[in-house]
Amino acid sequence: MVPELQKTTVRIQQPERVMGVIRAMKEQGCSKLQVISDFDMTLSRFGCNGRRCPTSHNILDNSHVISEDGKKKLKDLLHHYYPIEIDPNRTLEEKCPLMVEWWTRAHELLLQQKIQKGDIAQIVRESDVMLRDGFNELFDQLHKYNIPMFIFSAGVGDVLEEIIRQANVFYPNVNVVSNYMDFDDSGVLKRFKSPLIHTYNKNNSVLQGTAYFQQLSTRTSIILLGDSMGDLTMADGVPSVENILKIGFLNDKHQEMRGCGYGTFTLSCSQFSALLSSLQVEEQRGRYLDAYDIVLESDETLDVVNGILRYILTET
Ligand SMILES: Nc1ccn([C@@H]2O[C@H](COP(=O)(O)O)[C@@H](O)[C@H]2O)c(=O)n1
Repeated sequence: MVPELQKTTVRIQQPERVMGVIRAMKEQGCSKLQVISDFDMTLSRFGCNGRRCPTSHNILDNSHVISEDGKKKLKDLLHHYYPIEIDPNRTLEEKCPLMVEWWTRAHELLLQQKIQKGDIAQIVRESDVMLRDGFNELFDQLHKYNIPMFIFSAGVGDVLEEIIRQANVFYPNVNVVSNYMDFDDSGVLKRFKSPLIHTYNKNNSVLQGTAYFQQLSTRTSIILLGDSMGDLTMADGVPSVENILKIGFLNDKHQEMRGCGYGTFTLSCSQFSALLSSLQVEEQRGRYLDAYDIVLESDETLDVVNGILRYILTET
């Protein structure tokens, strides 16, 4: 049915259910379908040739427009808050205020750097960001069949839009909700627009009455793409969901223990051993398998998503 599901990177806890959902999506047809996706490390690559690829925030943090002092402070924030973001032993109630604190402090540091709107394109061009292999097919197919693609990101909207623009896939069926910059009349960053979106509030609470989803109320089949537990609530605002297929990228089964390297970022020894003892590889895989219908382990491609779409969209 979908040969890509035989890839060694694919893990499925309930194969019958998954096949049933994919079959139902095909029966419903492309007029009922929409895709809801995270951006950083889901549409963009996690790594390439053993090196971590940057998130949209990291692209700014590491760019030539940030002073050395600014870079150090942004990296210190990453060192402090990233282990909290991924800590399986903390509750959402504990994490949420700390995530707001991280994003707020990072955005304040970025504001001090007087970033120019006109710099964004060059910053993206000079970065190591890469979209996952197969991105062209994904965006082209969705465009061709006029299937809405909703990108819901806790990253930086201006940066991620520029990434997909430079990749020539920012089609009219693509809609983005993210953290957007606000520039003054001379094009200098003056603030970030609200609401602030962080890893754990990607849900109705920031979608302002979910006007976008209301327009799409007939799109009752959803393919959801994510890479974290926070991405699982991205479709919560969709009324009357009939079929939903959640595909999760478990980017690297050691990702949360192996230095969590954004560039040169490494955890301190105590943070590292705390994570090692608390987050075993199997436990991590188990959590993803419980949460996502299909888990893609260390797979830098969109092959499986494209294979499923090809099956759904092909007339038989
Ligand atoms: N200052 C920051 C804040 C966040 N991040 C990372 O960006 C990721 C964006 O979240 P998505 O769920 O939309 O992918 C998030 O996982 C943070 O680790 C950052 O790098 N710098």
